Amino acid sequence: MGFIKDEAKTISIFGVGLMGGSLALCFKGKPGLRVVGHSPNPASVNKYLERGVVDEATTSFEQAACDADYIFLCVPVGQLEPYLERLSNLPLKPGCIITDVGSTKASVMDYARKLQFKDAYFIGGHPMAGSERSGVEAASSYLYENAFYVLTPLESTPEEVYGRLENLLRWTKAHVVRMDSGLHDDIVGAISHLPHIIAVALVNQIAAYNKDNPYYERLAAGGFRDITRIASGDPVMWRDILVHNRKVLLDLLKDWNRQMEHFVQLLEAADGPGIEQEFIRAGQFRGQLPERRKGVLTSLYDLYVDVPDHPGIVGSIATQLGNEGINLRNIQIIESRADVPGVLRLSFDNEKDYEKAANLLKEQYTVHQ
Ligand SMILES: NC(=O)c1ccc[n+]([C@@H]2O[C@H](COP(=O)([O-])OP(=O)(O)OC[C@H]3O[C@@H](n4cnc5c(N)ncnc54)[C@H](O)[C@@H]3O)[C@@H](O)[C@H]2O)c1
Ligand SMILES: O=C(O)C(=O)C[C@]1(C(=O)O)C=C[C@@H](O)C=C1
Repeated sequence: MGFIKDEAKTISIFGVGLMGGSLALCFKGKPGLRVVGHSPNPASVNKYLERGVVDEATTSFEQAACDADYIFLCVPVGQLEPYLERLSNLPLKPGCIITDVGSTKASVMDYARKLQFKDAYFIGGHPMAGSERSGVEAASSYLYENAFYVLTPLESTPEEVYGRLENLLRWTKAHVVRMDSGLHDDIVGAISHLPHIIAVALVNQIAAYNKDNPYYERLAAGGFRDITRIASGDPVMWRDILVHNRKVLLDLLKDWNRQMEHFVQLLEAADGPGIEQEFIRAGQFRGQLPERRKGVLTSLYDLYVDVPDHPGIVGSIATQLGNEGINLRNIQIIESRADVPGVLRLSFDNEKDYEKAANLLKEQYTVHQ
């Protein structure tokens, strides 16, 4: 065992939640890698071990840090600076690469630039995969597959060091993209942070109406659920993200207000063609987005099936798929009310199973792909 420990490269993951746990699952059991999980909380350390996501786990910051060849900081964005500060005062292994998975990049890069690491290197990271779920319970070895994984090296990062991290990340099956941290925050602010603000504001607006009339909640169907799923994200994580990207978000919200003002004008003028144009433009852009990109937990290969509301239907579909050797990852009843056909969401791990299931179920049901 001592031999393996000496030869293996140690990856220490600080914060083994959705993102950290998923990284751990990608690296664990791979040749020459040993995965260590860190949490200040002994109960969390036990959980990481019980769930088998790491090889070892510890509450000792120093031990996890000083043993590591690679350090992944997978804690909320607000914790990154204190963690980096602490690391900068430790005798890390020479050549150690420190990276993070935080959803904002400019502030952490500015901070890292000012720190004096002794023969250790910081490279910012942000995998563009995730979900509204959190905790190690939600971790999956598939999370990053085919997702984009942004790296934001410092100007001073040697190419060999960048290449080593890029190489390690091949275990995630993500596509690594190199980007300037400011550009990252502009783009991710627009396609991730702004939508989360909009979803939360929308849910809270409707929740206020619902206090006086619970039919708002009862009638909320697919449209409301689709646009608001992300409003269930972890409040602390999102607090930190929004605060760290506030400058970008303030500009984006000004643009958003202009968009809303435009709709006010269209409605005041009862401008039907104008409204139609907005939907046409939006549909065109949305239509060109990559479909079913694997790696995002909630949109693996998902099929939607309209089913009659009668007992045993879920079991019967699962059996049908099983008989054909189709591997079903998850099955969820989205809508099911008396006398109304229900909708089942079936999730698959790969395109082959997804296509096979679609062809099979189309013979009997209405299937939406
Ligand atoms: N959830 C996503 O979709 C997503 C996607 C990409 C990047 N990220 C980023 O990944 C990071 C982790 O997010 P996650 O979704 O894995 O969250 P998570 O809640 O699942 O995991 C966070 C981990 O950090 C630990 N932690 C929480 N607060 C802490 C604190 N104050 N001090 C030390 N440890 C603390 C938790 O115990 C947990 O192990 C965040 O920086 C987030 O911005 C999240
Ligand atoms: O799919 C979701 O629920 C997410 O919130 C994932 C998502 C996103 O907005 O796309 C959220 C935060 C990240 O930093 C990266 C990905």
